[in-house]
Amino acid sequence: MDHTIPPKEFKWTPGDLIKENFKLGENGHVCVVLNRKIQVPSHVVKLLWKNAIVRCAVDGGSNHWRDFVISQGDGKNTSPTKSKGAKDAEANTALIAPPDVITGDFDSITEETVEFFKTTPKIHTPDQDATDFTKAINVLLPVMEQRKVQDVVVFNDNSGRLDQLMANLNTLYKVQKDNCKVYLLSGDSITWLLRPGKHTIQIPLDLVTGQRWCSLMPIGAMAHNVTTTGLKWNLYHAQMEFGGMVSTSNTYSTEFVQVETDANLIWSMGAYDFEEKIR
Ligand SMILES: Cc1ncc(C[n+]2csc(CCOP(=O)(O)OP(=O)(O)O)c2C)c(N)n1
Ligand SMILES: O=c1ccn([C@@H]2O[C@H](COP(=O)(O)O)[C@@H](O)[C@H]2O)c(=O)[nH]1
Repeated sequence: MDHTIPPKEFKWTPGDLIKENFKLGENGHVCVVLNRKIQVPSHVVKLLWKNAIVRCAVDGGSNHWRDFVISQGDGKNTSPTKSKGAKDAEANTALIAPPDVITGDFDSITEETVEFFKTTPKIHTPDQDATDFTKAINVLLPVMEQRKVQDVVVFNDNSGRLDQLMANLNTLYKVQKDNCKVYLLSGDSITWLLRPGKHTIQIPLDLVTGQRWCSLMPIGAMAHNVTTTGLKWNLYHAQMEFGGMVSTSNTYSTEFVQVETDANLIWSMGAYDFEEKIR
């Protein structure tokens, strides 16, 4: 008799984040803004933000959210006594919801931003043994559990500090559990953690035909047994580790990619259409 426990199965539809519903999960998603300039296409940001059930800006992320709101100015407010920036800010504050909460150790939020979001509750998370991002997720988790929300959409960017980038990936590992899926959205990519199990990722067709890049990275520990289908360069019961096999610059052979892994892997894929612009 075969006593092997079948692998956990996970299904992923990144198209929901990029171009289709801009809504995740049965009970919706939460949005988090980190301390980097927002490079995700603005229509994607606005729709994901609008559809979020909770919106959180993390410390300096609130400065970037303020900049984003102002940059979306449509000049609807025509008061002659105010500067264009102030008018746009007012118009967009009405159009784009402010964060529901701002968290952090507050070493980066500016006084101007505090004033701009003066009605938004601020939760101080002073612990210096965890990043503001990890602490923000920990603030959000009880609300997510209560509202049966599993998905967290994070506006970050892969530019900036390498240590913060690594810490952001570490947060994906730290908060992994069945009822929490965290996606990092940057200027041209989406990144999340594949836990041990069998994953089916439905790739938007234009990314398949456009042969956009994707990658599987064994960060932190070796994976002893990784098998994939649907990629151009597949793995078969392969061992992956830093210093050995790391699957970068891969791409798709079909719409459905399957990854079966015995250890955590970071999946990152190109998204959006403006790779040329930021090259
Ligand atoms: C071994 C160890 N190394 C480094 C730190 C320092 N440290 C880790 S997380 C953290 C908070 C970082 O805060 P965050 O707001 O995420 O980033 P910041 O922009 O303030 O650097 C600090 C200070 C520590 N507590 N322990
Ligand atoms: O270069 C960076 C800097 C920061 N982050 C993320 O933003 C939060 C908040 O940062 P603060 O500097 O405290 O405002 C931080 O925890 C990181 O997750 C980043 O990704 N890249």
